[in-house]
Amino acid sequence: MLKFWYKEFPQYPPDHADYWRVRLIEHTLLLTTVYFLVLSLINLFDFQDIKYAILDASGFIISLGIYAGFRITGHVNIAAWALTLLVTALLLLFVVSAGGYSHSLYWATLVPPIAFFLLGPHWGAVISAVVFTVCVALVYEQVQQQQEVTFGLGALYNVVEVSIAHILLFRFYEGTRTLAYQQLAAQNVKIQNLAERDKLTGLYNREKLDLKLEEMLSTILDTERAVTVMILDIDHFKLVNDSYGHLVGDKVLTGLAEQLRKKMRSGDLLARWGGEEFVVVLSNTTLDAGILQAERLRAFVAEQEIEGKFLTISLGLAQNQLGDTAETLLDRADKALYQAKSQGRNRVVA
Ligand SMILES: Nc1nc2c(ncn2[C@@H]2O[C@H](COP(=O)(O)OP(=O)(O)OP(=O)(O)O)[C@@H](O)[C@H]2O)c(=O)[nH]1
Repeated sequence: MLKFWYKEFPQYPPDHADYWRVRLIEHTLLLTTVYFLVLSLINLFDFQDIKYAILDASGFIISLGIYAGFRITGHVNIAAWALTLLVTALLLLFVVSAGGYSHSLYWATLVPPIAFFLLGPHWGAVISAVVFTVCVALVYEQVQQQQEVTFGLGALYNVVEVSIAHILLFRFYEGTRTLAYQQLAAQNVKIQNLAERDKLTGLYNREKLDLKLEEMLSTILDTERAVTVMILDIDHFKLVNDSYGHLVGDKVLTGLAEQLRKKMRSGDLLARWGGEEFVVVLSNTTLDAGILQAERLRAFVAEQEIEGKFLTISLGLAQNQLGDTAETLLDRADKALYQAKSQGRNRVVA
């Protein structure tokens, strides 16, 4: 039943500005429809009050009408206005005809949440101010009349019914707010990943690597703390693409990225620098220690079967010097890589 009531509108996908307002309209309409029906039955059978029973029955019918119209047209603004005006008009009618007695004024407190949630801060404030002005006028009249007030069962019903409506409204509103926030947070993570991760391997991309390396270098004020970068490049990778196709080439790149990830220490950075080139930033590592690690990595990769193939890699290393930027450091490592390639590949040059 609830699933049927909450219709998904393709024109309002989850990232649409009105997605949650649509939910709010459907929810409030469900609330008003059920409420007006129940109230008209209570007034008819419990209080035998035809006048209020008819008032609530018309609220029930109009709520259903707005809901049907909204389902067919999907027009958010019209539905939000129609619903707010319906609730406001009927509540005012009830409060005024009850003269503000028997805690009927309590019903007016339902107007602000509905008007603010559905119409926003401007119209929410205007409509609430109108309704509360009427309430103040009614109380003023009561004060003038100085009548003795007696409370019947109706007063109790008024307080209980309004309290339940408030809990249901705010419970739903807080639920949508939390969901909307979670949705936004998930989208932010997605966007951040798109901005800083390589799509194929999931490793940091070149831009993120530059930023991180720059950050790392800027915190090193003397050369005591060493940072060594290595650029590694798959040997004859073009042959893989040419012989087995680009898709297999992609799988090899992903497979190699996976193997490299396994070998990283915490604090090291791993990024895809370009086509078949990867960069590893070794924090707190001198060039000599870096060469040892690079040799281990080279031997390790040569032993791995990736997509049914054995590959070799060439590595170029450089250690930071005073005044280095990410660009100058990577440039020295790249030159070393070039030498490793020209000296026959499958080797480490620093
Ligand atoms: N499958 C795949 N191939 C890529 C990607 N990016 C770059 N390449 C390929 O990587 C290959 C790089 O070729 P080269 O620069 O000649 O290098 P190489 O064949 O590895 O030779 P050396 O580096 O000199 O040993 C080219 O065939 C590119 O098309 C990618 O994302 N996926």
